[in-house]
Amino acid sequence: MKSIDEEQWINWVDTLSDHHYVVMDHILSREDLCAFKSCFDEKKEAEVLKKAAIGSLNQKQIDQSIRGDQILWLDNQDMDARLTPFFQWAELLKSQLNRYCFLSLSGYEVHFAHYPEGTFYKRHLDQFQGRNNRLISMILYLNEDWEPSHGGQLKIYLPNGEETIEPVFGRMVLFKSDLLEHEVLMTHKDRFSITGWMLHKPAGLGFLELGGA
Ligand SMILES: O=C(O)CCC(=O)C(=O)O
Ligand SMILES: [Fe+2]
Repeated sequence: MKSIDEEQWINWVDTLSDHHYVVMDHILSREDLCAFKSCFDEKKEAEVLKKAAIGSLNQKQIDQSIRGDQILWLDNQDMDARLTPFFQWAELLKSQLNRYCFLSLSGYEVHFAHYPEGTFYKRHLDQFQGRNNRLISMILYLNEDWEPSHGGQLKIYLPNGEETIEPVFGRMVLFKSDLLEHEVLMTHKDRFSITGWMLHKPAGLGFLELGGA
C-alpha cells in the first residue's frame, strides 16, 4: 500500500469534519485498482450482480425509477485475494477515523456497484428508517478514461450549495451518511465503483433497530 503521512491524514479528516465530505485521489496504486476492476469484471460476466433494492430488510423493494445499479455484496471472509489491498485500505481508514475523529467505528460493509448506461440513483440519504448504523459512506471509483460527457457524476447537497464530483479512476469520496443527501446523475456509459459504509455497529445488526418487526 502507498504510504501516507500523518499530515495528509489530518488534512482529509479535517476536511471531512468541516465540510461533511472529502475527495481523496491517488490513494491506491494503479496495479491494485486494475486488480479490483478485473475481479469486478469477472463477477459481472458471471452475472452474479443483482439489481439493488431500496429500504431495509423486510421493507426491501426494487424500484429502478429511484436507483438502477446492480450490486454484489463483498464478504470479508471468503474474499478474492485481488481485493486484499482494498480491505487493508478500509482497515486503515477505519482506524484513522477512529483516531482523529473520535468515532467508534467497528466495521464496514462493502459492495461492487455497476450502473449500466442510462441508470442513476435519485437524491437520497444513506441512513434510512430502521437502519442508522451507517456513519461514513465511502465510494471508490473504477472508471478508466472517464469524461464529464459520460455523466454519472456524484452530486452532493451541502448546506450552502451543491457539489458535483466526477467518478474518475482511483478516486475515493467519503461523506457523512446521516447528513449529506446525494444522487448519482444519469450515466451514459457503464459506471463502476466499490461502495461501502463505515458502521458504528457490526454489519447485520440492523434488525435490532426494527424492534423485532
Ligand atoms: O456511486 C456513487 O457515487 C454513490 C452511490 C450511492 O449513493 C449509494 O450507493 O448509496
Ligand atoms: Fe447513497
